[in-house]
Amino acid sequence: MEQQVITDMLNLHLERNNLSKDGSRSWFVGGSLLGGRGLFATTDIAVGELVFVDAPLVVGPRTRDKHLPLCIVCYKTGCPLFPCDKGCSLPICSSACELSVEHDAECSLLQAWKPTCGSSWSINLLRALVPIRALLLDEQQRDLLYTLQWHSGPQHGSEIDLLKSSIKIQMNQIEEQFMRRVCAVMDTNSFETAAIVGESVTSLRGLYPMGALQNHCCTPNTRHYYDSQQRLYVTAAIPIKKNEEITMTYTDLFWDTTLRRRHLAATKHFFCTCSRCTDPLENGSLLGALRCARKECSGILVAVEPLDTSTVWECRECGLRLKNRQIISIRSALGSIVEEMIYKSPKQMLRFMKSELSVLVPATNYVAVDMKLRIISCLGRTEKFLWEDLTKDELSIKEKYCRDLLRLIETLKCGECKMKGLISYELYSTLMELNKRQFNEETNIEKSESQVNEESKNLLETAILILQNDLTAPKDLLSLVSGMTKK
Ligand SMILES: C[S@@+](CC[C@H](N)C(=O)[O-])C[C@H]1O[C@@H](n2cnc3c(N)ncnc32)[C@H](O)[C@@H]1O
Repeated sequence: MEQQVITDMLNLHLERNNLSKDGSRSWFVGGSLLGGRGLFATTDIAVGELVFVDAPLVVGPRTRDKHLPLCIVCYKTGCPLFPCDKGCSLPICSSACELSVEHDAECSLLQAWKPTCGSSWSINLLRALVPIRALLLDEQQRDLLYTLQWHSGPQHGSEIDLLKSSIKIQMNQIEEQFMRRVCAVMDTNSFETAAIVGESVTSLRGLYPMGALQNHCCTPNTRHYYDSQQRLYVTAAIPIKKNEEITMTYTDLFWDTTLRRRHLAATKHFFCTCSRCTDPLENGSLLGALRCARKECSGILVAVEPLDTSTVWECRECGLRLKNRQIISIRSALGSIVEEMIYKSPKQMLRFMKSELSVLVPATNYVAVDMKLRIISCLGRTEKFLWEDLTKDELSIKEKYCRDLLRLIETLKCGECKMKGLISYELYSTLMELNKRQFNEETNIEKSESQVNEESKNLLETAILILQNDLTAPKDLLSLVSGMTKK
């Protein structure tokens, strides 16, 4: 019964946003073995097929400092911002934004509360803008919001305390309670969405009612992207069978089990028990594996009972056992070393990878994987490390790391996920650069060219299939796609 009610509400929401598909939808809401309700497939869904499109019920700035400040109308960042002249104390970049219709209602609402920040704009009001915007939802939209899951806890709703401390006229209790509920619903369900502003992308948070019904799996069967109006597109990353649950990931595919489960418990209030989390070898990826503490042993340590947060760890070769608190210390020391490295130049990161990290952890470990990803994204794409600046060795390293990570995606069985599209494109670009240089040197041209071309063609095809509509994809890939479609 409850599932029918929420299905009807979702259909209404999609209709209001012109997103209903004449009754031929490929999802239904059902009870999930994972937790609460979930979305399920009405039919077999092939890889790459669109599962649903959703529009945000409410969208706005994220709350962390690193994502702020921004103009609350056009979402421009890194430009001069001034407080809205009409007295709402939100940051604005131009008169056009200040006078825009979209800003009217929230501006009036805030003016009535009399912000106390004087002649500057207020970071506290900016942080609370999403729950403030939710006050403008109509009854039907509020009903839908109230059906979405939320968790209580002191970490949810601090935006409202900050908002209250920044206004003279206090809001009424019903408004406050509703906004606190919005904060909790956002923390459980919101997506990191994006606005394209000129050449750059601003990260925002959005509440997508359909997306909010998707449960988490550490090897999800979908990937998603957004269009310029922040609509969410969910497509199949691996084949989904009729009646199978449609899942997504709330964490990072390349994190190890300990990290993923800790993050999910802290932010989404559950301990994941999926097959990847249950397997000490994580589908054979060995992302969490550590080197054996015995000097003379070349084995690796893995968790004996990965679902038990106080599990002992055991060396697969010599049987040495370490207590969980010893593992916590090793991981925390590793964390500090890596934290320092991520602010260094790609050259320093590379040196660290080769000389230090390889001694500390096995090559499969999540820390090594994270460093590889950082190095890949710097080489060829950052100042002083553009393609033409790279040495042949650096290009070869980038090629190797891309291949390692594509193999990891295969091992994890993550299918045609976004990460596969991104790394395929990086490998394609690296091979093109290597090939260009080889061509200039005029050695072994014929053989290597034909080999590289076949592989490059496949990599580019994969990247395009996965990323062609994704506004956050590398700009050079999107220009390539738009060039192809114009021809
Ligand atoms: C975005 S909601 C997903 C839909 C939710 N199950 C519902 O009934 O509305 C996220 C919440 O669902 C639950 N959940 C999602 N994935 C889960 C999983 N793999 N295992 C256990 N609980 C999960 C958790 O309570 C989580 O905070």
